[in-house]
Amino acid sequence: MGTLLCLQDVRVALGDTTIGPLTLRMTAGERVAILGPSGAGKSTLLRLIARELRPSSGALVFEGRALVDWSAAELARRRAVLPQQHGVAFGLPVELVVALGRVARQGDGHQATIVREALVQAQAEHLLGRRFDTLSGGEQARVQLARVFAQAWDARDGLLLVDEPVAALDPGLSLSLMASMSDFAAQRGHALVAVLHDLNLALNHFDRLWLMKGGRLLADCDALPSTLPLLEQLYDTRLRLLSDEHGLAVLPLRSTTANAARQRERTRA
Ligand SMILES: Nc1ncnc2c1ncn2[C@@H]1O[C@H](COP(=O)(O)OP(=O)(O)OP(=O)(O)O)[C@@H](O)[C@H]1O
Repeated sequence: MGTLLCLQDVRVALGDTTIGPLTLRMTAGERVAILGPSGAGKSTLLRLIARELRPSSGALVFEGRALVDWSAAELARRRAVLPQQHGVAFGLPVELVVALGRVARQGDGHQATIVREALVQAQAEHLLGRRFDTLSGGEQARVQLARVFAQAWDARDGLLLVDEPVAALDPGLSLSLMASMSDFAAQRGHALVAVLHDLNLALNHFDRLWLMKGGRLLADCDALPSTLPLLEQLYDTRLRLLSDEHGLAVLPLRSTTANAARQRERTRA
């Protein structure tokens, strides 16, 4: 498969914090989960790829062209972004929030159909006609996901960038929406990059993991059970892996730092 995106020695300075250097590559249609503890730099990496942040040094190349050289309209037709916080102001109707995903498409005669189908794909069609600011957190998350679906609806081989897309959802909905996102991307050949805190979703729905810790890349590895030791190192936590015909499940057991502290106390006693 051809290269879709490259990061070459990318660094960004944010106040006193530096994220990077990051050298990464992903292929067309690949699904990558960005994992790491809070403050590790996951959203920053996603925002760099989305071109919401400019790197202090290094280069990003998207579809063989420097990311800085893409016009905003061209980029909007090739990649869609679901940020961690999505402040939509005032009382916009749900259909208008979803239609915001279509602004880069001029002369679009199918907008109403696409908006409705995108809401169906995000399991949010029952919210048509509601005001966005009256929705619950989980309902707002689904409408925002529908906006991303609407934006990428008729594109092919593009890129979806989503930051904690199912964080506000109950376990059943979070699983089915993750599957829906995965199917949507696969049907259109879109690559998917998601910031996640849920290891089970990462291991069951993604091809590859970018593990971020302290602003740096700890590892770039396949999403396989064999990554467990790296995941334990990432979160300083012992993990147990369960596996059956339905997939993999990871259970956090105990912080390794807490273990070490407890052992030191026992030795002193
Ligand atoms: N504009 C900014 N100015 C100063 N520091 C920033 C800025 N944006 C992010 N940071 C810092 O950079 C680090 C990485 O932030 P980032 O949001 O990428 O973390 P994260 O891994 O996504 O965390 P979380 O899982 O908590 O969302 C954090 O320490 C954060 O406080």
